[in-house]
Amino acid sequence: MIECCGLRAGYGGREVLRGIDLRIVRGEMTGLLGPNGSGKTTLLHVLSGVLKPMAGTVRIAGNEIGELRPRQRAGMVAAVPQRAGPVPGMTVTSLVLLGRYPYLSLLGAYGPQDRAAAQSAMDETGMAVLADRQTTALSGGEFQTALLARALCQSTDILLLDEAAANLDVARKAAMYDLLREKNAAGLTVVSAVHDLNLAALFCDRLIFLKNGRVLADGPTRTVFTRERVEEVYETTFHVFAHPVTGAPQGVVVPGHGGGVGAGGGSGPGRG
Ligand SMILES: Nc1ncnc2c1ncn2[C@@H]1O[C@H](COP(=O)(O)OP(=O)(O)OP(=O)(O)O)[C@@H](O)[C@H]1O
Repeated sequence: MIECCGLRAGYGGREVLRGIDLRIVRGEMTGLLGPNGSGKTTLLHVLSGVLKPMAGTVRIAGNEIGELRPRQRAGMVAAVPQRAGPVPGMTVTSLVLLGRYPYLSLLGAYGPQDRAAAQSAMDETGMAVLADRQTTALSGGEFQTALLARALCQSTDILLLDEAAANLDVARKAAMYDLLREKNAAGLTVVSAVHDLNLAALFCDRLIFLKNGRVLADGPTRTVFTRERVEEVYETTFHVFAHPVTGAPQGVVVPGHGGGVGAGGGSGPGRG
């Protein structure tokens, strides 16, 4: 479904991703983890077609990503970005309807099917009560949820999320991931960049740890989430234990052993 081979990508000639080989099969729910600056967003940008690789290949459902037209790509991959601003004059409904872009006719008018998809996405995400609210008048968490509704409204087989739950309270985070799991069980392939290790371990079957623009570990959650591994990734001391209800690995940092702010696995010059 998603295949990267020898993927190198970056900005202005500076390489951030330094040779990524990945294969994500249909229906997987994958957490993308790693320190600040390790390349998670950059990888998602490449997978959504926003950023062109410097080298290597990226295939989506067997198609070389660079050969897909933007509308074709948008019909296959939806993304919830880490950074997006509310647009003045745009209601939640009009934001969510933007997800229908790949299906619009040349006239660009929304039809009943588009409106039904938007309504369904707003219902599922709990945004229906805010349907007529201006996006500029939403809280941070509400706006993030509206972006998820837009992505679901896009009706794609692949969903990429970049810290989509970062502004949500703990209960809404779990609710968002419950919904993603439901969608995943129905066939949606989900790749979610997330800083919350424990959230990722609770909801994702597979974890990919990036560090310095490379894959440091990749595998089933219960296999790769070990104390040694997370300490290596984040360069700080962890206590790892089993979730008392689900048995999923969970980790908490042990205070006083950090590497200092800005000392993560970034891919800046001189690192890696
Ligand atoms: N538009 C850009 N132009 C130049 N450099 C960039 C740009 N966006 C990101 N970078 C750099 O690329 C590197 C990887 O950034 P990226 O956003 O992919 O990391 P990340 O793992 O998503 O980080 P975070 O966890 O902080 O969101 C960083 O060194 C960052 O400074």
